[in-house]
Amino acid sequence: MGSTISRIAKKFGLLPQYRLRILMVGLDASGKTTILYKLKLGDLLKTKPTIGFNVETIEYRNICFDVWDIGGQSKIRAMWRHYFLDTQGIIFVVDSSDRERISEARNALHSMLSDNELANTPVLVFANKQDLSNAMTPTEIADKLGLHCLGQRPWYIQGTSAHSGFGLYEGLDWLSNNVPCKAEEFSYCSIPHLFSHRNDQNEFDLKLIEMEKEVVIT
Ligand SMILES: Nc1nc2c(ncn2[C@@H]2O[C@H](COP(=O)(O)OP(=O)(O)OP(=O)(O)O)[C@@H](O)[C@H]2O)c(=O)[nH]1
Ligand SMILES: [Mg+2]
Repeated sequence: MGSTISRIAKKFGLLPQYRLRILMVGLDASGKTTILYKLKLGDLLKTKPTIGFNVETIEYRNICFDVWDIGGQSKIRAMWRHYFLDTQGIIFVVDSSDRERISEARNALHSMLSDNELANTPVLVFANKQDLSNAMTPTEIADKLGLHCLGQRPWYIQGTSAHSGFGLYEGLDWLSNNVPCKAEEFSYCSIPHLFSHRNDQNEFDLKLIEMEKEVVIT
């Protein structure tokens, strides 16, 4: 039965789809919200400091990334841990031009990663604002953040510019290859949004069974 559904899904160009819960954090003004809406809308938005969070689903390849963008001001950082539960991947955003605050960024990163809830959670660092002439390189930032001390935890640093979009999808590619997907996060998805939620699985299976009656598979 399962393989028949797979064959019908394939015939109709339906892809297996996964959902991932991604937490995006970093110091204030590093560019998190700009990144979120560049990925979501393809546009550059005028942002205000985030007091609280923004959340958007970004569909890329066969994955729905539920991205939680949490404000980075120092008073809000104490709240980050309220979002750790069930987080499958972290995007840590750094302003590559801000040499004065790179050690503050390092402390924020290591303090967050010391939480048991995030043990072994893969970390993608966006070395953002690479379009600025005084930007540090990703290699320099990796050293200054102490990424080489992260042990077995999967990590990767990607140079990005939220303004141009440079590097953002390369980062999502890395996440999609390094965040383990669990069986229950798998569902068939035909038209984006229509069947992408786990609760719609039964409805979608029923539709596939109806299609199975009508279709002769070659
Ligand atoms: N030059 C340049 N500026 C950027 C880039 N990304 C973001 N910015 C600018 O940086 C400023 C802060 O961006 P936000 O996206 O609001 O930063 P944030 O990390 O969400 O900040 P908080 O919500 O306070 O945590 C804005 O003026 C953005 O236009 C980038 O890649 N290059
Ligand atoms: Mg913001």
